[in-house]
Amino acid sequence: MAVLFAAYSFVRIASAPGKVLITGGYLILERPNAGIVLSTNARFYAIVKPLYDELRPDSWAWSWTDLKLTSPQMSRETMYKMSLKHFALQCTSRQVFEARNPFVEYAVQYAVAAAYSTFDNNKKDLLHKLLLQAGFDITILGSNDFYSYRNEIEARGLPLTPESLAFLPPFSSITFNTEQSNGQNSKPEVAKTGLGSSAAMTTSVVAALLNYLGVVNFSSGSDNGDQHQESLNVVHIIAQTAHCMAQGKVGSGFDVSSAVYGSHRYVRFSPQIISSAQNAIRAMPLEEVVADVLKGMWDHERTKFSLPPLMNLLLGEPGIGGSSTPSMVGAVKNWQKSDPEKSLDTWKRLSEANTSLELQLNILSKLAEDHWEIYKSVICSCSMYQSEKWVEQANEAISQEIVKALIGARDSMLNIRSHMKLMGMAAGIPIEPESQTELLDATMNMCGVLLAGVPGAGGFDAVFAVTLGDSGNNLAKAWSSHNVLALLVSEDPRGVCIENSDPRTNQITSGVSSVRIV
Ligand SMILES: Nc1ncnc2c1ncn2[C@@H]1O[C@H](COP(=O)(O)OP(=O)(O)O)[C@@H](O)[C@H]1O
Ligand SMILES: C[C@@](O)(CCOP(=O)(O)OP(=O)(O)O)CC(=O)O
Repeated sequence: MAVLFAAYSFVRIASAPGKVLITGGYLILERPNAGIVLSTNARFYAIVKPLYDELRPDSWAWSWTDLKLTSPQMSRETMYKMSLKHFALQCTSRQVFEARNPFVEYAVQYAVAAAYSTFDNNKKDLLHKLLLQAGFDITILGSNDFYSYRNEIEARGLPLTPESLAFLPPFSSITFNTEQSNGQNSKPEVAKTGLGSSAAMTTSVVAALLNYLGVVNFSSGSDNGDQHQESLNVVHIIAQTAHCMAQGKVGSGFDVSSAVYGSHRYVRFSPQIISSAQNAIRAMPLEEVVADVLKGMWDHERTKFSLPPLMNLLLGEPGIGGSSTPSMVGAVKNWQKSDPEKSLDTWKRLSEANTSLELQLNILSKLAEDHWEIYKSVICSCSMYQSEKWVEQANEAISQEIVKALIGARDSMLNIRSHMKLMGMAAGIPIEPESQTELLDATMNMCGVLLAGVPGAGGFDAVFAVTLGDSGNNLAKAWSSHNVLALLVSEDPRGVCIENSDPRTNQITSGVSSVRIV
C-alpha cells in the first residue's frame, strides 16, 4: 500500500518530442523500407496528479473514478467519469463534442488498462481503491513550435523571423484554422507546423500515467539499463496502440517511435499487431487486449542515428499551408495499384537514394569521431561557401574524404527530391510542388547549406534544411526575405523524459531539468 500510495502523492510530469521525417516518406509505410526521423527540441508535456487533495472515504464502493483533463492552450477543461471495470470514459462536461480529445482519452484508457493487466491481484486491488479515492487530473501543454503563429506575427506587424517567435510567451494559446482545406471535416483543426503534436501528446500522457501508476519506473537515473529500455518499450507499445486507435488507422508509426526513442532510423512494425487488437476489442475486455498487445511480436526496428556534429536542422513555414497526409497517402496507394511496374521502379530508386543519404551522413559522423580537428575545420570553411566551392576547402586526404561525403549527401538529397517530385506527379498530388522546388533549389544554393527537402509526406506545409556550422542564421534571414518563417526548432535526439518540474514554472529550455531516460 505504501509504495502505491506514494505513487499517488506526487505529481508526475513527462515530456516527449516532436519529429521531422527527413527520408522515407511513403516508403516507410511498407516494411522493410527505412526512414530517418529526427526528434526535435519541441516537446509536449503531460502533468498527472491526484484530482482530490483528500481521500474520499466511501468512494471505493463505486466503480467509476473522476478524470479532469485540462488544456490551458485551448482553454479547455473537460471532466470525465471512468469505469474501472471496462475503462470506458464518459465525458460529463457540457460542451461534449468540442471538448473531446480522442488521443488523450485512448492514452488514459490504455495506460490504466495496462496497469490492471500487469499487476497481481493484491496490487490491482490497491490501485483500484486508490484510483477511486483520488481520481486523476491531467494537464497537457505543447511547446509553441508545434503550432503556427504566422498569422499572429503578421497581424502584429512583426518581421517573419525566429526572433519574433521567441517573443511569444511559452505555451501560448493555439489558433484554430478557420477555413477547411477540403471541406471533409467540420471540426476546427489547430494551425500546426507538422511536428506531430498528436504522437508527442499521446506519448507524454502514456509515459506520465504509466509512471504515476507504478507500471514503469523511469526515475532510477541509469539511462541505458535494461529496466529503462523495458520501460521505454512498454510506453511505446501503449502509446502506439492508443495513437492508432485514436486515429482510426495504422500509419507507419515513426512519429510515436521518435516521441519515445528520439532520433533514429526506423523500420515500421507489422500492422497486423494493431489490426488484431482493433478486432479483438469488439469481443474481449480491454485489459486482456492490452495484455496481448504487450506480449505481442513488435518487430519494428530502430537503429541509432542523429545528425553529424556541427550540422543543424532548420524548419521553414512557407505559409501556403494545408496538405492532408491521409489523402496524399491514399493517392500514392492508388497509383501503386494502377501502375505497379512504374511505381515499383520509382520506389526502388527512392529507396536507394534514401540509403545513400543515410550512408553519407554516417560516414560524416565517423569522420568527425576519428578526425575531429580536421572535420571541424572543413565544416567551418564549407559553412561560408556555396557547395561548388567546397572542394577547394580540402587540401589533404581526410578533408577530401569529408568534402566527398558532403557532396555525396547533397547528391543523394537531390535524387530523393527528384524521385519524390516524380512520384507526386504520377500520383496526381503535390509532394514537392513547384513553389517548394523553387524555394528548395534557392535554399540549397546558399552558403553552408548541405541539403533541403520537404519533410514527411511533403506538400505545402513545411521545408527543412540541414546547414553547416553557423550558416543557419543567414538562411533564416534569407527565408524571411522570401516570406518563409524559420521556426525555432532544432534537432534534439532525446526521446521521452520524466521532468522534475512543471515547465510553466521553470521556463523550460530543452534538456535542462529533465531526467534522461534514453
Ligand atoms: N495543446 C493541446 N491541447 C489539446 N489538444 C491538442 C493540443 N495540441 C494538439 N491537440 C490536438 O491534437 C490533435 C492533433 O492531431 P493531428 O491533427 O493528427 O496533428 P499532428 O499531425 O500534429 O499529429 C488535434 O485534434 C488537436 O486538437
Ligand atoms: C506519408 C508518411 O510516410 C509520412 C507522413 O509524415 P508527416 O511528417 O507528413 O506526417 P503527419 O504528421 O501525419 O502529417 C505516412 C506515415 O509514415 O505514416
